[in-house]
Amino acid sequence: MSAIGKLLKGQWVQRGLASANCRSMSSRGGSSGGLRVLVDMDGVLADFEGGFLKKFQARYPNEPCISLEDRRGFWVSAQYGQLRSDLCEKAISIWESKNFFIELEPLPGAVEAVKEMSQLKNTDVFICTSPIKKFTYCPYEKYAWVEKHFGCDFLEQMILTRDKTIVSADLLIDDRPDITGAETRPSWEHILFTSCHNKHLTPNQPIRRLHSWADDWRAILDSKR
Ligand SMILES: Cc1cn([C@H]2C[C@H](O)[C@@H](COP(=O)(O)O)O2)c(=O)[nH]c1=O
Ligand SMILES: [Mg+2]
Repeated sequence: MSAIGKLLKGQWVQRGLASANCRSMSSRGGSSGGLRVLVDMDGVLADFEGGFLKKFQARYPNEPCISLEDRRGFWVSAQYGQLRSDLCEKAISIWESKNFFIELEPLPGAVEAVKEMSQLKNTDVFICTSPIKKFTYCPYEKYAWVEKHFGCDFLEQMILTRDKTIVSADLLIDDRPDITGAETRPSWEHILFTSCHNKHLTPNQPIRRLHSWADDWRAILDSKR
């Protein structure tokens, strides 16, 4: 059976019922015409690195792993592949598995900060996230994660794209240091969200950082108004 067939027969029908209360008209949506902020999901709202390590150790208890302290570089798969070539595929198998994305814990203060941000006057907040190409679970679970932690109205604010450069905004808060794509001059200023994999990095270009959600994200927004 095709992947779409399985989805229609299985998880979408079953889980769709759980989201029945999300079918009605949303009170969100539209635009204030004010400051537009894109907030990344993995590594900014959801603890991808912590969730990955926990599940990798559980599934492969006899394999070596990389502590969060020793993480370097955005791609987990690349660093595991350098450790031993077959570990690259094993790493990928973790986030391709059912329930990986939905079970990620929110990063400290993330949900509270983004809820507060979205209540600010003249401020439009969108969650902008790149799904993996193996689409069986990831896109569905990203929506389910936002519904779980922010409520169904916030689903209006979701942008799933593998190219964030073509999305227009004032700010993009993202833990990936190199964000490239079809648009060579994106409209947003990239604010680098500090993560275990990028904290040692000195980027070639000057870039502002948000060190955590306890950091002064309000000042960064105000600097763009
Ligand atoms: C570390 C790592 C991540 N990915 C995937 C997982 C996510 O779907 C995206 C990252 O999305 P973001 O919007 O840039 O946060 O990339 C991967 O495929 N391989 C990796 O090593
Ligand atoms: Mg990210």
